[in-house]
Amino acid sequence: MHKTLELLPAVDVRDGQAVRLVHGVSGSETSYGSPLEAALAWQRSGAEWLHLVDLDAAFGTGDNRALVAEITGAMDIKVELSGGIRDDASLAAALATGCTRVNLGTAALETPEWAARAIAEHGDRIAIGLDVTGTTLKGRGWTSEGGDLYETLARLDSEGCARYVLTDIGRDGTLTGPNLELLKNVCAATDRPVVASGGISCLDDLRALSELVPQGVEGAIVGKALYAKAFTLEEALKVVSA
Ligand SMILES: O=C(O)c1ccccc1NCC(=O)[C@H](O)[C@H](O)COP(=O)(O)O
Repeated sequence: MHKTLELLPAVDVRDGQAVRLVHGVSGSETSYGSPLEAALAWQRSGAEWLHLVDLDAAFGTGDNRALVAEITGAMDIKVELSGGIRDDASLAAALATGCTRVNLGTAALETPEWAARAIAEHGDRIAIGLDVTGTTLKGRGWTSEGGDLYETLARLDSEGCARYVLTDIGRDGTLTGPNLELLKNVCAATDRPVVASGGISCLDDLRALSELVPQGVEGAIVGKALYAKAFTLEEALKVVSA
């Protein structure tokens, strides 16, 4: 069957509010009100996935764990949870929300044995977030350096990682378009599906990403473009299903 690009509208939560950051920098946020309302709006618009990020947990400035669990519980669609999932307790709490999968980021860089165990135990419910500047990985809410992208990818492949979520930090929240070259290079380096994140600005970006589906791009996370009303989710879903 012809595969189409999956769309994951994003709800990033900071201090109980839906926000978008620029380059993932703490303090650069624009607020968009209730995250539950935002998530329900994406669901009503036909989303099949929600990408839900606890930014406080990612930055180590607290957490929105109860709210994230409430939002996940209120969804009839698939939910991908991200942000600050770094140990047994945070992983158990995230999985217990009933989400479809979780993204591990920092943990895959700083505690690789723990991340490998999580992959072995939970398989497809674990994705690894590869957040990069150039080809250098970043952890801890994108503030610490975490090694070379391609070396880490090879290690995670060998550990059985099911999928990657790839973010070019330089594009994130900037509406400057996804980094297609980076996506192509990563897809060439792994046979696992890759979800593109960061920078999507227009429907043509989604058309360009759809062309990379045969190479391994499985989905696209869309944040700022939806909040800035560059296009509607309905329009986006129509483009990717064409
Ligand atoms: O996902 C994380 O864990 C994370 C940690 C620290 C800063 C940002 C983080 N995620 C941001 C996102 O997932 C965005 O929602 C996504 O990249 C959408 O970007 P854009 O379409 O450019 O707004």
